[in-house]
Amino acid sequence: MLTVRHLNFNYPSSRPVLKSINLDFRPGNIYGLFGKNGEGKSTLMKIMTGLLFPKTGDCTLDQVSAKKRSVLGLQHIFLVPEDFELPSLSIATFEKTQSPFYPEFSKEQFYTLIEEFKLYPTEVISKLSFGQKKKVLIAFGIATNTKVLLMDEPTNGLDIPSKSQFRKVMASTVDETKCVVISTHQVRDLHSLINHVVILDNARVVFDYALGIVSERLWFGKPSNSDEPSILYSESSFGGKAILPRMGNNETEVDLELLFNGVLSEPHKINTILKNTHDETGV
Ligand SMILES: Nc1ncnc2c1ncn2[C@@H]1O[C@H](COP(=O)(O)OP(=O)(O)OP(=O)(O)O)[C@@H](O)[C@H]1O
Repeated sequence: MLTVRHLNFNYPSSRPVLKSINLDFRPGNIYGLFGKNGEGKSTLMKIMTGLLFPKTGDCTLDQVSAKKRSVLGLQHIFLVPEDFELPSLSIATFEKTQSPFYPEFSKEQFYTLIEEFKLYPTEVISKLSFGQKKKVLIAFGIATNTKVLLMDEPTNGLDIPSKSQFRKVMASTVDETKCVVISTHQVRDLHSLINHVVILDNARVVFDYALGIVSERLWFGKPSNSDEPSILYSESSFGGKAILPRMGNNETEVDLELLFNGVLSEPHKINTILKNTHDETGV
């Protein structure tokens, strides 16, 4: 569906931000896009939506290049950016003026979400708080029903009840025809939603696996003394928790924070274990 091939990018007179990026985003999945500050997550999302142009390589959605910025491509992808400016219009006028661009837009879904987020169609967007504006944009993004929905730090600015509301709403929106890519540092907020992890580091993709493969092949927990030799990564700040090859052990829940730190610290060790499964299963 959404494909990134041989993508290289840098801002004018800056170091390379993205190097040789190859990724495939498939329908029916919610991808978590992770990386330290400044690793290029927002930049990648902007390239996917044609807001920035790669130096070389391309991003295509169902064979339509993002570089073309054609209606044919853009009407099927929506980005909820981290920072945004919204016009000084009422929520209802915003919906009326923006929605015709998206052929699958559901008015009913939009207003149901607006109500769930405790907002009113007559409210003027510029007078809302940052978190409330974000809710308008999230509701609009979901209601576009585009094939690809990109969200950059969607839970930033949301209060605690709204974060769980967001998880609930997202879980019920994704179906087999759509894919969602969420870039976030708030791993705990979105842990239960994500089913595939992509990690960027030093301008490259250093990890790209479905969580199903991760939990099949890796074990997360407190190791016993006899486990010591096989530890792939451990951290005292996680109460001595470690990542080990799963072997015959029971399946454990993937600790995304530990996985992220483990991949940045021991990318080769962790990828080698996962790559073997990948090759064996042909996934
Ligand atoms: N308009 C710009 N001009 C020049 N450099 C930029 C511009 N926008 C971003 N950068 C640089 O590009 C790099 C990647 O930025 P980007 O915002 O994509 O990172 P990020 O992974 O989304 O970061 P964060 O997690 O902090 O949001 C950073 O080094 C940043 O300083």
